[in-house]
Amino acid sequence: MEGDFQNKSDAFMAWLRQQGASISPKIELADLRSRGAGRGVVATADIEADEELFTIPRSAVLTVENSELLTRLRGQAIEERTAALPVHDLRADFLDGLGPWLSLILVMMYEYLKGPESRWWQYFSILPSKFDTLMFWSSDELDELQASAVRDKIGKKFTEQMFRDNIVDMIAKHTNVLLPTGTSEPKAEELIGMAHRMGSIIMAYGFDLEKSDNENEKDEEGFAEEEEDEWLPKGMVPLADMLNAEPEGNINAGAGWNNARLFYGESTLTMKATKSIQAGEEVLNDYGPLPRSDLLRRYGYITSKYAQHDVVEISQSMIVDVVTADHKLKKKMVEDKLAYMAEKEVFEDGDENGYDLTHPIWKDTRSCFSEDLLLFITVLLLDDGEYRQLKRKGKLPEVEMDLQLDVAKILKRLTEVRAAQYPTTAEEDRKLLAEMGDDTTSRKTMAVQVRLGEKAILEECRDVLCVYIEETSYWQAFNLKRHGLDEETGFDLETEGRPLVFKRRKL
Ligand SMILES: C[S@@+](CC[C@H](N)C(=O)[O-])C[C@H]1O[C@@H](n2cnc3c(N)ncnc32)[C@H](O)[C@@H]1O
Repeated sequence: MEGDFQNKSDAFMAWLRQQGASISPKIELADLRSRGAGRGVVATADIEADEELFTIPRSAVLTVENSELLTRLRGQAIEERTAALPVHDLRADFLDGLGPWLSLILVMMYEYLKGPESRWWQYFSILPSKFDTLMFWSSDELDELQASAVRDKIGKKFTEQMFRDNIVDMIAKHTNVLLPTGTSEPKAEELIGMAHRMGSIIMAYGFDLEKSDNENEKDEEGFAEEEEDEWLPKGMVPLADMLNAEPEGNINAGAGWNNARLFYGESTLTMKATKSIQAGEEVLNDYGPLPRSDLLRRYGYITSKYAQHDVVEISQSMIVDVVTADHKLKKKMVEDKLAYMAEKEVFEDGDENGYDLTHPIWKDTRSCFSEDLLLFITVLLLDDGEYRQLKRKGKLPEVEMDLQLDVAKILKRLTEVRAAQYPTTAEEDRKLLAEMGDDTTSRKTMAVQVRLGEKAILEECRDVLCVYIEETSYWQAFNLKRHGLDEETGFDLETEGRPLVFKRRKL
């Protein structure tokens, strides 16, 4: 078993060199299973920042463009034309109809079914067939995530239906082209299983294949203008995908922990060190600033370094319920405001929308809440007259830099209502984790860490809001008194007339 693991790594590295890759003698593909990290790339000698670690020709990348399947589809279109059959452009169905993710899944299934005949066979032998990503968790295991919004993002049923409607259906119609010659057609369920495997591999190992760094258009600040990731062609880049990852640091967390990045050349892709790396250190990529819930969903692992990027989602319907109850809003007015906000593209109409709360940065209350969330609450809180006036002018209210007191109170209430959706408290989870020890790869431990991360954000947001509400209320009352205004109404005490200094909504 042990030898098998190493033999596969060695055969893969030898195969990659045959494909024209050049690999620095200062790195090796290492066995990191003892720390639950599978294979990984480790430095065998000191490496300087900007040093090239390996270069892979674009032709060795497993993509739709490089696949034999695309050549077969081209041939198919020609055959149909010469046989004077009605021209059915299967290639167009395949490329445009399926999109980058499904078309690569189909190509990988084709190459996999070719077995040792496939150019990428040695590569497949080191790619996983078992996953810890949420798609493969049982419902009991998923229950440990409690009220985390990530559960709604797994989409197992939806994905399965998509595989059925596209991949299985297409293979059934065009078996002779879409399966390698001589393959007996697998059953639908086998095809679905295979599609899940390839889809999961792409999600955790695939790259969005950007154009060469020189070709990428630059915006005014000199950053490359990225195409929508969803529509970038996807590809499997051997060895680049053997790098494990840690995130960059942030203002709270300090320096980053990754040290390498893939650069896109015209005919090659090059992994370079972004920092100096010492002999024995792991070479780590950056999968992006993902919250641990998403890391678990896409990659099936988490590390505490990602905690800085955790989020907790508050749904629009929860916000509407809380504001309606606290401010006794009329249903009709709420519906009118929601329709107006959808029209003004404050949010996308249709799907249930949610807003992410994040860790406060340096205890700054405002830093936990997005401008979209604050605007949403501000519009709901507008009194009828103010709202009608803005609507008539086709405008939206300004979201002020300082949180409005009434918005802060709603936010505090939301943190409480959201926390109550989790059946255990943060304190109970902390105790549980201490009892469970540090097997960081157990699904239950990972789930408890994810849900605790979300509860910790709710606690922190609530704490900064409490302080903010107390201080702001004090200063508002103080200022009102100083100007001789009634604390409750903001009206001039002497004249009982219009407010002199503050135009206040009732808090
Ligand atoms: C792109 S692959 C990296 C190669 C992988 N370790 C392997 O053996 O095939 C991504 C997968 O590696 C694992 N991984 C990545 N970074 C990790 C880390 N910092 N700690 C533990 N596992 C990690 C996760 O299982 C993830 O889905």
